[in-house]
Amino acid sequence: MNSYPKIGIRPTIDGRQGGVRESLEEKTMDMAEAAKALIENTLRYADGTPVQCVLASRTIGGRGDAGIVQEEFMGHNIIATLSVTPSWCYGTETMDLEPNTIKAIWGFNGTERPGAVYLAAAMSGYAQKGYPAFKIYGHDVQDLDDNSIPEDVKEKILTFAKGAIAIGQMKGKSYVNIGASSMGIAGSQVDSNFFKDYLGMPVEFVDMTEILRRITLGIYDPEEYETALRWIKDNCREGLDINKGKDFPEVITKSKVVPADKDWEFIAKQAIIIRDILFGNKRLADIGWEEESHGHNAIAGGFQGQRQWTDWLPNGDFTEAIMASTFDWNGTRPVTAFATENDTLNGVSMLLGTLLTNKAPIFSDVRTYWSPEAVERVTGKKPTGKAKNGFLHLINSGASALDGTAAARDEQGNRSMKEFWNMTQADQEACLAETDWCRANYEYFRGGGFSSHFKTAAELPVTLIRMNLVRGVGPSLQIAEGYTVVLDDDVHKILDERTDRTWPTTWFAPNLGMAGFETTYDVMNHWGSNHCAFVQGHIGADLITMASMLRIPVVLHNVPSEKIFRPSMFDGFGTKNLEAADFEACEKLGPFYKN
Ligand SMILES: C[C@H](O)[C@@H](O)[C@@H](O)C(=O)CO
Ligand SMILES: [Mn+2]
Repeated sequence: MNSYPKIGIRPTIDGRQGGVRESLEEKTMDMAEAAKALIENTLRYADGTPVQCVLASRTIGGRGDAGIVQEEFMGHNIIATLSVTPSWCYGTETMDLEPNTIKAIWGFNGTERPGAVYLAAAMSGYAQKGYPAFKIYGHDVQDLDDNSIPEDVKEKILTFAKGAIAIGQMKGKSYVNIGASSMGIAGSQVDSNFFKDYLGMPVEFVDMTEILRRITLGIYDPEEYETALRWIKDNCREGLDINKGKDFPEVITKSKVVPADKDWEFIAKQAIIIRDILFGNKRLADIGWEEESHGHNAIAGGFQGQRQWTDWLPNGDFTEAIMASTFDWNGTRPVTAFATENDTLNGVSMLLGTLLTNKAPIFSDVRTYWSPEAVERVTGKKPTGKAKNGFLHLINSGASALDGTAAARDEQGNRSMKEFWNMTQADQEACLAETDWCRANYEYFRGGGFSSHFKTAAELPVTLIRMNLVRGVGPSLQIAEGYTVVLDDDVHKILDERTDRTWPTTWFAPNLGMAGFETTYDVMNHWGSNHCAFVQGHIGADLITMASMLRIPVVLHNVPSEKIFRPSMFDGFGTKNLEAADFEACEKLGPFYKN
C-alpha cells in the first residue's frame, strides 16, 4: 500500500570507478539492507502493520545517481530518508537535497574507509544550506567486514525512524473538533494554524448538534448499536451512584431529559456516532447516508462536553474512555487520541504519545501535589518507595482509557499497558473487571452519564506530555518521565475519596534531579496547564527528537542529556545551554510545514 509514510534508504558511495567504488558496492548495500531490516522488523504503524522502507536500487555516487533514486522514491510517500555509507562520498553531490524530507545519515565508524568523515562533511553541508539532519555514527570503531549494527547506532536509527513515521502518519489527517470551548479552557479554543503549520493537519469543525441529528434521524448502524449495547450491559459494571439520596434543587432535576435507565442506550449511540464522524463507516452508505459514510479523515479529535451538552444530556465519558482504549465491543483495534473537554493541545499530547508507542494515551487532570508531609498529616502514614518525595494525583473528570488500569499482562505476567495487537481476550476482560462505571455526579453533569472509575494498580514507567502555546514563543513541549505508584489501600482510599471518587486515578512520581525537577512540587508548579497525557514507557528522548523534527522547542524535561538526539545543525546554536539552542534553532528554522 502506497499511502503509508515510508523511509527511503539511500546507500551513498565514493563515486570513483576503477577500484574504489567497486570495492565498496557490497558493503554499502549491506549497510542499507541492515538498516531497512532493523526498521521494518522493529517498528509498526498505528494499525499494527510493520513499518516499510524503500531501498534505492543502486548506490549513489553523485547527483546523477541521486536523481534516479529520487525518482524511484516518488509516489512512495517518503517522509524521511536515511543515507548510509561506509566510505567517503562527495558531500553535497550525494546528499538528499529534497526539501520536504526529514534527513539522517549513518556513517560507518571504521578507519579503512572514512565514513564518518563523509558524515561530518555532509552535516556541514546541511547546516550551511539550512536543512536540519541527524548524524549517526557508532561510538566504537568497527572493522569493515563487520556488518552488525552496534546498539548505540540501532538506538539512533530507531529514534529517528519512530519520530519520522509518527510525523508521516499525522500529516494530512484531521483533528476533529467536536463542539467549541469547554468551560473557558484555552487549550479547547483550537488554533488551527498551529495544527496546519507544525503538524500538517487540518482541523475539522463539527457542532455537537451533529450527534443529536444522527441519533434523531437514525444515522448509525442499528446492528452495531445492538452489539455495543449488549457488550456494555455484559461488561461495564455499574459502580457508585454518588447522587443517591441527595435532594437536588430543581435546576438540576428538571435538566435531565434522558431518563437514567435509558442513559446507556443514548451513550452507545453517541459512542458509535462520534467514531463514525471521525473515521466514516461504510455501513452508513448502505442505509442511505453516503456523505456521512466518508467521515472526516481523522487521526484525533476531542469532545467539548462541558458545559452546554452535559447540562442536559449524558456526558461523553464512555465515548472518550473507549476511543482511547485498545478495544471496544468489536474487540481490539487501534487507539484514538481523543480529548476530554476538547482540550486540543492535550489531544496533540495524546497523539504524540500514542504514535511513538502504539499504546493507549491516558488523559488526566493534573489535580494535586501531595507532599510527603501532607500525606502523613492526612493519613497518618509517610509515603515510601518511589512515592517518598511526594506525588501528583492524575485524575480525569470521568474518562480515561481502560488500559490505565494496568490490568493487561506482559509476557512475564507483569501488569502493563500493551499495543492493541498484543491485547488478549483475558487482558480486555481484566481491564473491564478493574473498571466500574459510576453514575456521573449530577452537580457537575446535570444530564448524567457514566464515568470510568479505576486506579492504576502497578508501578510502571510512564511519560507525561503536554503541548502548550505561549504567545510570543509558539508551541512548546513539556515532558516528565517518572513512575505510576501504588499506595497502600488505606492511604489510597483516604486520598482518593477526598476528591471526586467516581473518576479514574493515577498516582505519579516524577524522576527528580534535573533542572525544573528539583522537587515533585516544582514539576506540578512548572506544568503548563490543568491537563496532561501519559503513556507507558520512558519515551522522553523520542519526544525530544520528534519535537526537533517539527521545530517545537522542549521547555521542560528530565531526560538524561546523553539520550538527547537532535539535528546536527542545532549544535551551531550552542552546546552549553541545550534548551536555549533548541529554542533558537526551532525559531530560526520555523515550523516544519511553512507556507
Ligand atoms: C467536572 C469539572 O468541571 C471538571 O471537568 C474540571 O475539574 C476539569 O476537569 C477541568 O479541566
Ligand atoms: Mn479536565
